[in-house]
Amino acid sequence: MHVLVNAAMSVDGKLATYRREQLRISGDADFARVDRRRAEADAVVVGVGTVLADDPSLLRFDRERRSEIETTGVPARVVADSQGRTPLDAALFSGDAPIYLLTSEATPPERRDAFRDAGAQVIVAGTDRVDLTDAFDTLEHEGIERLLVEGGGELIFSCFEANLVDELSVYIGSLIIGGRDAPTLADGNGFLGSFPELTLRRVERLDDGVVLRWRVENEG
Ligand SMILES: NC(=O)c1ccc[n+]([C@@H]2O[C@H](COP(=O)([O-])OP(=O)(O)OC[C@H]3O[C@@H](n4cnc5c(N)ncnc54)[C@H](O)[C@@H]3O)[C@@H](O)[C@H]2O)c1
Ligand SMILES: Nc1nc(=O)c(N)c(NC[C@H](O)[C@H](O)[C@H](O)COP(=O)(O)O)[nH]1
Repeated sequence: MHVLVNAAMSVDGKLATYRREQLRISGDADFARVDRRRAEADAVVVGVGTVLADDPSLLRFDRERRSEIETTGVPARVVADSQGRTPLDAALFSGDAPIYLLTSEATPPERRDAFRDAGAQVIVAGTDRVDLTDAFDTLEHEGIERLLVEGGGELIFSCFEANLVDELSVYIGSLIIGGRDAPTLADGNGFLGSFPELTLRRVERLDDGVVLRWRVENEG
C-alpha cells in the first residue's frame, strides 16, 4: 500500500486554532491540488478529531484527474475512531462513497452495529486504540492500495510512529496561528532519539504559500 499524508499548516506548523475551529489556511489552488490527490487515491482517511471539528463529507475530488488515470468509482472515506465517537449524523454518512470506520475493541458492539446501520464497514483493530498497521492491512485486503491521510495531527503522528508513511506533502500558508494547544502537523507523544527520515523532493509556490513534498525513508 502507498500512503501519502497531506495537510495545510501555518508558518508555525499549526493545522487549526487552539479552539480547533476549521480555518482556511490555503486558497483555491491548494484545494484544487488536494482534489487531484484525492482523485489519485483509493481512500481518504481522517481521525475522529477532524470529524468532530470539521464535519467533513470527503466527497470532493477531481473527476477529470480520476478519469485521466483510468480509475473508476469514487475514493472511499475512512475514519480512525478508537472509541466510536463519530456522530451518527456526521456529514460523512451522507453521499454514496464507501465508508470504513476503523475502530478498536474499546468501542461497544452496539455502537459498531449503529455504524454499520449508518452504512459504514467497521474494521476492529487494536484493544484500546486503533492499531493502524493492522487496520491498513485490512483496508489493503479490501482493495485499497493508495491511501491519502488528511489529518489531523494525532493521526498523522501515529502514522509516522507506525512507519506507515511513504510520502508527505504540506501546504504552508503565509500566516501565524500560534497557541501551545493548537493542533500541529504531528502531535501525539512526540519522538525522542530517532526521528522519521525525510528527503525533500519538490518545492512549489502556490497561492500565497508554498507546497513541499518529501519522500519518507522507512526502515525495513
Ligand atoms: N489544516 C489541515 O490540513 C487539517 C487537516 C485535518 C484536520 N485539521 C484540524 O486538525 C484538528 C483535529 O486534529 P486532532 O489531532 O485533534 O485529531 P485527529 O483528526 O488526528 O483525530 C485523532 C483521533 O483519532 C482517533 N485515533 C484512532 N486511532 C488512532 C491512532 N492510532 N492514533 C491517533 N489517533 C487515533 C483517536 O480517537 C484520536 O482522538 C481539527 O482542528 C481540524 O480542523 C486540519
Ligand atoms: N488543504 C487544506 N487547506 C486548508 O486550509 C484546510 N483548512 C484544510 N483542511 C482539511 C479539512 O480539515 C477537512 O478535513 C477536509 O478538507 C474537508 O473535506 P471536504 O470539504 O469534506 O471534502 N485543507
